Amino acid sequence: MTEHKSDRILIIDDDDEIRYSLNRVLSSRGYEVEEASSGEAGIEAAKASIFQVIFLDNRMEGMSGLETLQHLRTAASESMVILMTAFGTTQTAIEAMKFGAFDYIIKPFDLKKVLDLTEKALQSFADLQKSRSGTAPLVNSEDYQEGIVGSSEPMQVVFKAIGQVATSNVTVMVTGESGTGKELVARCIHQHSLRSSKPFMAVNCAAIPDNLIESELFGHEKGSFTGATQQRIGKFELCDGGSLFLDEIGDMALPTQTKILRALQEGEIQRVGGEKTIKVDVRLIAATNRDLEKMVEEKSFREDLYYRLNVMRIRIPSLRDRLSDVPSLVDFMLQRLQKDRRMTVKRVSDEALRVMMQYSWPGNVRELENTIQRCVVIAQGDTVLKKDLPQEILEAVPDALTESSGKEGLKSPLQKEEVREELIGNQPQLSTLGLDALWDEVYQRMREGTDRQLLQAAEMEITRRVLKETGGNQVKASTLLGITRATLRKRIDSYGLADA
Ligand SMILES: Nc1ncnc2c1ncn2[C@@H]1O[C@H](COP(=O)(O)OP(=O)(O)OP(=O)(O)O)[C@@H](O)[C@H]1O
Repeated sequence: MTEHKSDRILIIDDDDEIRYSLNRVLSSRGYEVEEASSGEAGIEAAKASIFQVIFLDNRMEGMSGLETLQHLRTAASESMVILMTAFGTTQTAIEAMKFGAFDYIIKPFDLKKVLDLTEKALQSFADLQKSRSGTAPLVNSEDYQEGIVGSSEPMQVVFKAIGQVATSNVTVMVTGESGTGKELVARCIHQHSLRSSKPFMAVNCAAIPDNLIESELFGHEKGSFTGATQQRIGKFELCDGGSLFLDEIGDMALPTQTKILRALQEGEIQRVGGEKTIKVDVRLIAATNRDLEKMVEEKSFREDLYYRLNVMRIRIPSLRDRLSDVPSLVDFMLQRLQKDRRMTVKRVSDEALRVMMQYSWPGNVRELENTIQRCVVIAQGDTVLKKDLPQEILEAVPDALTESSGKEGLKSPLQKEEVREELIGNQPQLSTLGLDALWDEVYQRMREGTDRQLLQAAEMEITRRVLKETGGNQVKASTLLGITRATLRKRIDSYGLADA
């Protein structure tokens, strides 16, 4: 066992058990460990003596971990702080890195990870001592609503990188397949930067014809080319002090690349047809899903611009490489849709989610977003079922079309309730129509393994009875069924109930 006599570690956590167990593990490796049971006590301890590494709990009574972290950045600016969080939220990851944490670790701990991370932190501490060059900037904490979802490991790496680059001015290259969230990440970098009060603008270089892109970026003087009837201010000028996101930068023609390079190197531009040199201070965030290295080799992308843009690179993983993020993305999208418009769909059935987690999502998060939007329109009741998923997804996932799905959502009492809700809309008035008994009967038969068309048969029967009961009044019938009139009309058409 290696001895670490001179290495001192502080554990700040209000949970006695966590402190105890961490202390045991670390002490057994020869580290000198001290404990503090609150943020305040931790700050005092850190002021009193030097700790190379500080384990800091994020959620504590009184002063929170992030608050404590900010104080520690002045009280113990050299210590490597490892934030301990209950689960990896985007916010915590970004904020922790932004406030200068060394890293963070998600509870429950993997002990090997704790020890590896401690070693890494100690190494960084030693390196930093050798070349001390100032501390991370202090920025006031704000409760950001990131809008970026992902608790998978690859996304945590992305969030950390955002936190690391945000407050500097370096150019960032964001790479990833189409629809992975490159623009979202660029926005997030801007929001967390010191430029956040200034504009963020996005230009999709692939969507603008070559002859117009320069005017879009740098502006033009009146009369500089046919059609230039007015002077125009370009994005670089409009964005002065802020961040400019250049999407699909690989699609930019070589002459424009040269001008971008000048804007980056000299901080100045010229409007098309203009003589005057205009000073601009713009942070560039570029994105591409093309192989820029290959383009540099083929001389279709300037090598000097490539190096200038590629100071920091953030690679966003494809959705198929982080399928564990699908449930939280779906949940996030449903919540957002619910906020945006009145919508009855609240969840996706387990079986539908299982299919979604086996699909390869070639269009990444954008495709998932479109799928959810489409499903909520199609779904009846408050749950998106497997049958509501687009055919191409069902066909692409092995076994998704087999009839095991006949009992979709019927395996536990809770799911039974969901089916009941879907069928009779949780409308108390319906019980007066004797539909409870009908529903029980259907449920029983489905449990016995009769195929899923029964669900539709029951739906048809319920709709037919309600229409009969209301004398064909669609307003009353849809209210009773707890569905919209459009859904009712769809049912009437598909079940041929017009004369019911
Ligand atoms: N992690 C995420 N959490 C929530 N929404 C996301 C996430 N990633 C992407 N999205 C959503 O998916 C859509 C596509 O994202 P975005 O436009 O940022 O992708 P992109 O990589 O820039 O695409 P393209 O390369 O086609 O321009 C957007 O509506 C965005 O809000």
